[in-house]
Amino acid sequence: MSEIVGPAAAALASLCPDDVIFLQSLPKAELHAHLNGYIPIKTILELAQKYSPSSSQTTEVADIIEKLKSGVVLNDLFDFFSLMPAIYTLTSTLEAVVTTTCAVLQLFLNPTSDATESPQCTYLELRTTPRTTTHMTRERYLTVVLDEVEMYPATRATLIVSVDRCTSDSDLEEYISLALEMKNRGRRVGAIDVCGDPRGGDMQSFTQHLSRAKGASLGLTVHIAESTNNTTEDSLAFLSCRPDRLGHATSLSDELKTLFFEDIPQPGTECGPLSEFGLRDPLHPLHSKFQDLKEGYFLRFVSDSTESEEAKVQMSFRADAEKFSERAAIKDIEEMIKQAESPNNARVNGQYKSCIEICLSSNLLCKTVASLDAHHIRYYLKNDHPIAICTDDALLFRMSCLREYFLLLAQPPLGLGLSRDDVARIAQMGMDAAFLRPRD
Ligand SMILES: CNc1ncnc2c1ncn2[C@@H]1O[C@H](COP(=O)(O)O)[C@@H](O)[C@H]1O
Repeated sequence: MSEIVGPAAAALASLCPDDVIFLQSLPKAELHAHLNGYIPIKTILELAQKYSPSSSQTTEVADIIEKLKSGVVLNDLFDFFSLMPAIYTLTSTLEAVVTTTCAVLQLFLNPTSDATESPQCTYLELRTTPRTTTHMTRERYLTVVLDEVEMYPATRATLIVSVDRCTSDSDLEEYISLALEMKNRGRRVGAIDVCGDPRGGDMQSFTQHLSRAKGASLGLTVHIAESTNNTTEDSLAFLSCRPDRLGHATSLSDELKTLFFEDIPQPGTECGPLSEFGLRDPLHPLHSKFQDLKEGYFLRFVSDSTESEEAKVQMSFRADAEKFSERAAIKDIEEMIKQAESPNNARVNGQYKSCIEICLSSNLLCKTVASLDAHHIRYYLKNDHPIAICTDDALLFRMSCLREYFLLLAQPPLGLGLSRDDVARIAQMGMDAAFLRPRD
């Protein structure tokens, strides 16, 4: 296995050999792995040697390969996306797709060649976007990837079809039709994923297509709130489709977590209308959202007012501003709840427990989370919400399933300091959240 770097290296150094043996022995599921983010560097170098580039692409590809060899340092999540085009340049033929898929599957599912380490994981859900190039159609791409996946038994590997957030309406329709067609032909397609740069696309327009996929019994997982660039509307659009799993959910607001995942009394039921629902109470789960909105409306009321500066400090003016801002804030929250509670939306009997795909190292290295201590995994553990520990893009983050588990067991600040029982329970949650895996 490659040299161990990043947060897991320090975590490993703090563990005893017995801990490592314990972690190795746990059945683990890898549910969030992007094919082209996982190609072993050795395979990339082999592809680069065979590659006969046009001169305009040579420098770019050579630069990226240098970065990959020496270990990429990302300033933020968006640095990550700039690396993908070079990788795609190297994997634009069917032959390269077969080579890379085979290498990635082996990396996860085979024991190391010297047999010193057991397979990284028991079960893998590999995800990829069927690409069309001058050498292949999307259907050919998907077929050859599935051929490789299906070399392993169904208890070990499944494919997820990823679609990028920037995909056009007609392409999205094509991806979903293709995935369904393959599934109906008995091919091992488990689900649809939505991924890509969080700044791109309009997810409202995706919902009808995603609901079609779900309605036709494909699983659904989405990269949701991966960065602070994702808005509440963006997350609500996804949540309205009731994804089975949520990728990252890094910046999912406390309000949405409360609305979707926690048991709170419904407006208009036990507690009466929302205005008397206790939003002024600091203990109310939506209190801080209410306060923020109110403050914003108050400032806007004051700055928009044509009254003189003298009048603006009068009690009667302040009282009007207060009343206006409170009403406006309540209206916004009512709207939020209405969306969350619409028949099309996610709550099931007051609870929606969609498994969260947690990518600890990816979040730390892409700097979407400041530290393990601040990681949202703590919220989900505290609330007994299902999670799966995943790796995301190991080529860049130099991670493996096992290394992510080091971070669970190591003591703070190097890790989360969880007990062995908790770590075993988390590993089982991952296995339970698989889309297609038949029971052994
Ligand atoms: C850092 N975390 C991430 N967040 C969001 N989208 C990601 C991603 N890592 C990869 N992708 C997205 O997955 C697709 C790659 O599929 P392949 O394997 O090329 O088939 C691309 O759309 C890429 O942007």
